[in-house]
Parts: sequence; structure tokens; C-alpha cells
Amino acid sequence: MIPECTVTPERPATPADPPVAVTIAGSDSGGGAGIQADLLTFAAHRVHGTTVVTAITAQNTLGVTASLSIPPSLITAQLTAVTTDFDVRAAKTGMLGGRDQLVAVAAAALPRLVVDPVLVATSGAVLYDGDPTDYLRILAPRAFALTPNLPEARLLLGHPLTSRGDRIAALRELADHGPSLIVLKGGHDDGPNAVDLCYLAGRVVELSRPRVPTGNTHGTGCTFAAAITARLAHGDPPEAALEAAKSYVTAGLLAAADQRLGAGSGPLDHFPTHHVP
Ligand SMILES: Nc1ncnc2c1ncn2[C@@H]1O[C@H](COP(=O)(O)OP(=O)(O)O)[C@@H](O)[C@H]1O
Ligand SMILES: Cc1ncc(COP(=O)(O)OP(=O)(O)O)c(N)n1
Repeated sequence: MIPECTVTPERPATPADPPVAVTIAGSDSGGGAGIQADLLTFAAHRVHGTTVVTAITAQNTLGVTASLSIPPSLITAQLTAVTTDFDVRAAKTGMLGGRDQLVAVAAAALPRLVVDPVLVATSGAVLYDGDPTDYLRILAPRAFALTPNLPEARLLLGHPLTSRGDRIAALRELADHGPSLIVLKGGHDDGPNAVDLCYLAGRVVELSRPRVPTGNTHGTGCTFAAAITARLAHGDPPEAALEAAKSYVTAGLLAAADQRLGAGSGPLDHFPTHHVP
């Protein structure tokens, strides 16, 4: 029997209430990426995290061994449950798994939607079983921000991004699909700095921090996009949200650089001591 619950009487929101964000993503059983990384990141930023699970992966620091997509009707039901009760201030998508799941998400009205177009894990596992351009045609027009890494941007656009000029042209090409903010993440590049190229209100902005020498980079993309989402939920302007998210990821990578969690590429530290939300 369901116990009777007490309903809190209506009262206006106060600054003491944490902002709410939703992550629409897959579960990583290893706890380093996906919905688990997003919730840790939201908590580190004092944001109440709600979830819409799109897929379940059997995964650890070495790779993905199995995956199951959640039926679109259950994705819609989770979205409805969250958005009809909470004052959702920002949203993020991670692994969607397939076209039907992506279409279910695109049908929802979500504020400040950050789309991380998760296609292939760094370990090589395919995390989107469909045409990558679905992201551009169906979801990007609904997005505030789009955050592909370099391999994802190549798959979305169908051409290589070798020079800086290619990358700036790619930012404009991606922005033509609707998002005001594009972040082309440079984690997979080499060089002494980890440089992300961003397109924001018609300007190209560079986000750069020293590259952390570590193999523990599992979940960096999820964490970075979730941190942007958390800062947007707090009401930060986009450029401030980007800078804060970049500093948070760098601090998390540094704090976990020598950590040993699992035999492969471990997660970063979502609560680095010197990070103040
Ligand atoms: N070794 C590293 N040192 C510092 N920053 C990194 C490192 N690896 C990735 N990053 C940063 O982490 C964020 C996620 O990028 P990336 O790893 O490219 O995404 P994804 O996990 O989606 O492949 C970006 O801001 C990127 O520059
Ligand atoms: C369930 C799930 N979602 C997303 C990813 C990809 O994580 P990401 O941070 O983009 O990058 P890598 O960890 O693959 O480098 C994932 N692996 N699992």
C-alpha cells in the first residue's frame, strides 16, 4: 500500500531553494560517465539533479560490454514526471542510444538545453545506433548549446577538421542548425593545452587550460556539459558558465590524475578540494 503523503503548501520559491536541472542520458555501471557523472557534477554545483534514463550500459573503465535502449514511451513518461513537478532551469542530453529516443527528447520543451552529441565512447563503443545527422536535423534546432568533441564533429559534418580555419568554419556550420552556443571540445587533440573553440553570439571564443597528463579521462565530456548545464541553471551568462565548467573539469582531472579506480581509463574527481561552487 502506498503511504499517504503530506503535500507542502504552495509557497513562492526562495533563493535558498537549489535550482533544478535534468540530465537525459545513459547509465554507466562503472560510475564514471553518463547519468552518474552528471548527477555528481550537479551535486558539486549545488544543483538538484533529476534524471531521464535513456539507456543502460554494462560498462567499466575498460569499455562497454552491453547496452539496452529504454523505450521512447518511458522516456516521455520520465520527462513528463520531471517537468510537471519541478521548476527545471536547465537540461542536458548525453547518450540517447537511437533515433526513436532522440525524437522523444526533441518533442519535449526544455529550457537552456545543452546537447552533448554522444556518438562513440573513447573506448570505441558505439553509443548512437543511427545517423549522426539526426542530431543536427532533429535536436539541434531545440538546443541552446551543442558540445561535440572533435571525432563527433567530424561525424556530424561529414568532413575532417584539420586546421584552425576548418574548425572555425565548422562552428559556423553547426550554429546554422540553431544553437546559440557551440563548443568544439579539444580533449582528443594534442599539445600542451586542452583548447576548446566556442562560438557564442557570433564570436569565436577560446577556452584553454593546461592539458593534464593523465589517462583518467573517462567521462570528461559528460562532466563538462553537465557543469555548463549546472551553471546555466544557476543563471550564469553563457561565457561565465563556460569558464566555470572548464575550470571545474580541469580541477577534477588534476585531482584524479594519479588515482587508481579500475584497470583502465578512470573517472575524474567530481569533488576536487579547491573547487568552490
Ligand atoms: N587531459 C586533459 N587535460 C585537460 N583538459 C582536458 C583533458 N582531456 C579533456 N579535457 C577537457 O575536457 C573537456 C571534455 O573534452 P573531451 O575529452 O574532448 O570530451 P569527450 O569526453 O566528449 O570526448 C574539454 O574541456 C577538454 O578540453
Ligand atoms: C552511458 C555513457 N554516456 C556517455 C559516455 C561517453 O562519455 P564521455 O564523457 O563523452 O567520453 P568518454 O568517457 O567516452 O571519453 C559513456 N561512455 N557512457
